[in-house]
Amino acid sequence: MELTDTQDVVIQLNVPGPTLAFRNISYTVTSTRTFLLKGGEEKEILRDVSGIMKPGMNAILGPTGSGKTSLLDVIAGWKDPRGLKGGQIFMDGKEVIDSRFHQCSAYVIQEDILTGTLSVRENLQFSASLRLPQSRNNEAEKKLKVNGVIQELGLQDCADTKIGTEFLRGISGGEKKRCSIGMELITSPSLIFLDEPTTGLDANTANAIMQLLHQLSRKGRTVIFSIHQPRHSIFRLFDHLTLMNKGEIIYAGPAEEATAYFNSIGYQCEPFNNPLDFFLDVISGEILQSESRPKLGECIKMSSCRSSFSDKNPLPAYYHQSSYYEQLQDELQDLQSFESHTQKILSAAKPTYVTSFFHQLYVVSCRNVKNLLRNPQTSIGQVLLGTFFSILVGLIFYQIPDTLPEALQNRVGAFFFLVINQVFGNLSAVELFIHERKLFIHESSRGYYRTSAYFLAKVFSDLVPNRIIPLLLFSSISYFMMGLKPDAGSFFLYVITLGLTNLAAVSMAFLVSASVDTFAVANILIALPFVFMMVFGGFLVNLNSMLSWLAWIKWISIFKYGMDALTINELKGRVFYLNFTSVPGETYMQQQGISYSIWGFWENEVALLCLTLVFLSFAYIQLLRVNRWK
Ligand SMILES: Nc1ncnc2c1ncn2[C@@H]1O[C@H](COP(=O)(O)OP(=O)(O)OP(=O)(O)O)[C@@H](O)[C@H]1O
Repeated sequence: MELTDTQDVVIQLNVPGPTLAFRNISYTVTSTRTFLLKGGEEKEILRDVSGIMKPGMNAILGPTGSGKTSLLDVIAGWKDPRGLKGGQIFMDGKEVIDSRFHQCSAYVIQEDILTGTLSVRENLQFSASLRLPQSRNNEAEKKLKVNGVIQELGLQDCADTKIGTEFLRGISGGEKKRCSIGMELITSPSLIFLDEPTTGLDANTANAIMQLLHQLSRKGRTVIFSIHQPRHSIFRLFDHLTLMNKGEIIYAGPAEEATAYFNSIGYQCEPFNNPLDFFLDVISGEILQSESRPKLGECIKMSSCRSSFSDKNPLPAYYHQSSYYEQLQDELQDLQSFESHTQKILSAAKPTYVTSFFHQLYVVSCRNVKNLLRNPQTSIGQVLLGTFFSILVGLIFYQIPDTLPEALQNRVGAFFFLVINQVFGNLSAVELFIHERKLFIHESSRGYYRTSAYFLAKVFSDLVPNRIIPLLLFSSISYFMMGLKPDAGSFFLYVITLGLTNLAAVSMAFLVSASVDTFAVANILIALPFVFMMVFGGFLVNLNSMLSWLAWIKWISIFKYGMDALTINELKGRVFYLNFTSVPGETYMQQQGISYSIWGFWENEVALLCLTLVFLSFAYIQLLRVNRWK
């Protein structure tokens, strides 16, 4: 069935939003004692909080550090379940039991995580291609959906403008926020969570974003967001307000009744005061209770009272005595519950994929290619570096003679230089996964793609332009300038050897890149093993004379395998001359303990391939292990 633009938008509007309820949620975090050791002090950041969020605008407000984001993360199912000490979450009266919760909800995080080199439309198309089922949505329908979202968010004017990177000025902050919301709206969620959607935006842009959310809520969606000190015009858009302080709720009810509630418990709001400033002043103690305040019942003294978290603060206790709390308890009584909650949140965190592995591989690869074409600095740098070093090595070792001692000294020296160049010249590979770590965590946890599809697409999009093409240039120039064995087979084996050396080093850099978050740590972790491998490569130290308990390191040295293979390829069958005496190349290899049989050569290539596969497998495992919880 063909869909028109308007029909598509109508489909998005008719989705009714669910009612989300949560009961007795308590959440604890454990501080980290040292750099690596966890297990310090336990801190309760949410204590026994309950609430009901219905279709409409549901705001969670409070001073900084009051637990707004934590509550949002927990009820959206994105907070690490190990910290959850109790509580249940219900959607439309039924306890949340599996990943369907994530499928029908969207979470817009505070930071805008988008691909900077792509335009707004391309980012939205990426989301649509991977998050809408292939069978039901063909490409034309997905395009219509993207157009519908662009229209709904008022992004028509900047639809084809790039998001922007550190080097490229892109769209404005407000447009970025709209685009981030659009990335989530693509799946037509009926429940939308937003963490501080107005932070970092100027007053007008913040207003526009909140108006947009208001419109979405009026189309039937349940919009739940945390917000920090909004202006009054924004406050008027709220339907339901949850006020938090130090991990506890001090008011949850209709937004327009909040001021009257605080007046009723003895806090007077001045006629022209912004209610939101008033609430925050009440929480911070700037506004004091009047003498004529109502008496707080016995609750605050009772041991069973739920508000012992901050005993000196009467606000939670007042709230627990209010009619709002009573009504909430009555509504929560009717909800069904099944099993322990922690397990359910855990199962909810597993993303479900609506597209096949190959489709994901194709879409992520296309994005990588666009990225590469629009941001080609690294690839150009690698090609220039490869060409420069190949000419340099060619000039230093130009047409190596067949007379000894230069014949051997220069050849072995050149091979050492070539291997060093392949290993250290590709250190840029450590940036592969670090650079996009946040994007990967964000997208993979939301079910855009499998880790395997992302991993393969990233690895190939790095290997082909940044490693293989520069390598082909490098080997062709250097081989013929140095005047090595003039036959095609030897040249081919030379290229294979340098390629495998390059691959092994790059794979090790990928492993480090997938394991750490920062370049500084990555550089240390990659430089150290490379230096060790270089020492045990057989050029700087004679490996036969080395202490036996240290010598084993040579078996994991990329340098040793690379140099041995290059040496066998060049010296085997070659004759050099010393004062009219001919000396076969094999003599040198015998002295060095290098096995130059056919298998002797290929075992080096196999070892390099094995190192590559091992490093790549561990890199993939490290990506799988990345913590996706908030
Ligand atoms: N993973 C964590 N580890 C340690 N402390 C945490 C963790 N998550 C939250 N906290 C602490 O819990 C408290 C509440 O944090 P939360 O981010 O929910 O507050 P917030 O109200 O959203 O604050 P802000 O408006 O500044 O974002 C803070 O004191 C914070 O330091």
